[in-house]
Amino acid sequence: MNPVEVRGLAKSFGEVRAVCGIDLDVLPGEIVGFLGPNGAGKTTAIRCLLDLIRPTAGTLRLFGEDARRGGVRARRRVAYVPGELRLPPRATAHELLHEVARLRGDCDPVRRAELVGRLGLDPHRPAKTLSTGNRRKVALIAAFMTRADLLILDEPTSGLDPLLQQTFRELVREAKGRGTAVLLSSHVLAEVQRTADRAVILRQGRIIAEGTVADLRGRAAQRVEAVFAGPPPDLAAVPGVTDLAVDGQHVRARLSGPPGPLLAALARADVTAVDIAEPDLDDAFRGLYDDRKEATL
Ligand SMILES: Nc1ncnc2c1ncn2[C@@H]1O[C@H](COP(=O)(O)OP(=O)(O)OP(=O)(O)O)[C@@H](O)[C@H]1O
Repeated sequence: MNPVEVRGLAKSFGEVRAVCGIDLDVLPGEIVGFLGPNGAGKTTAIRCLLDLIRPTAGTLRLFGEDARRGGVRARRRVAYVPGELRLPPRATAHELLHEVARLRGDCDPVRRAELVGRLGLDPHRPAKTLSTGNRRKVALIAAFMTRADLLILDEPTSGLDPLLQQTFRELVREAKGRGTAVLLSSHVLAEVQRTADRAVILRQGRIIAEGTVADLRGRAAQRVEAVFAGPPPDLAAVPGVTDLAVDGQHVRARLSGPPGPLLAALARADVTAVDIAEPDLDDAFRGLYDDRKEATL
């Protein structure tokens, strides 16, 4: 039974088609990055999966159970960190975590204390006095202290400094090591690139690309820079070269597909330096993230 199995999910809010028929699977021990620009429909899909809102169409299953009819049983195996946190203002982090542990019954107090230490949280301050990042820490500790088989994390690192983002990535990898599945929603490509096995890219409610992080990076255009001893050759007609920019003897471009034709063109010219950068997910989806452009993947 897969932790997540979604088929044909659609959700409209009146005229607004937030999610337009998506399929989504998360397997045991798999980290799936759920990516997309603001308003792409990530949170809506997650809220449907957790039965917080009702889908317009589609079937949603958690561990083989219908997310609505069998949802209560299935959700015992899920820990969820929402993107927008509302914590009871007067309760301290310690009290909140204690209450979550009591309600769930699958939390280890030693593990909780370890996480409080690793994330550097002062557990004795009331929630209303905590900064955004510290509130996020409370929610992350509440999720990671459970023995959930599926973590659903919506924009989990917003408000965390780079060091804590690193700790977060370690926690996700450790969870995966224990066989926990993770659905990690984010609009930060670098975060997904560093943690996820697979990424699903949503735009305007539709999946526009999905695959392993390595696959998706492989499809990206590489950034190329070259410096010539004299006037640069015209590279505009070289197959695979786009976004050409010439500044004196310095040329910048993007390269898709095999590098042979460009390397041949460079070798014929008086080139003094060449740099071809390994593409990252950011390169892969630069175009896709721009709602004004047509998707090309
Ligand atoms: N309750 C609602 N009523 C009306 N429209 C909504 C509601 N919730 C979401 N939407 C709309 O649905 C679309 C998808 O929003 P959603 O919050 O799911 O996107 P998202 O990918 O999670 O974005 P973000 O990264 O900004 O959180 C947006 O156009 C949003 O305005």
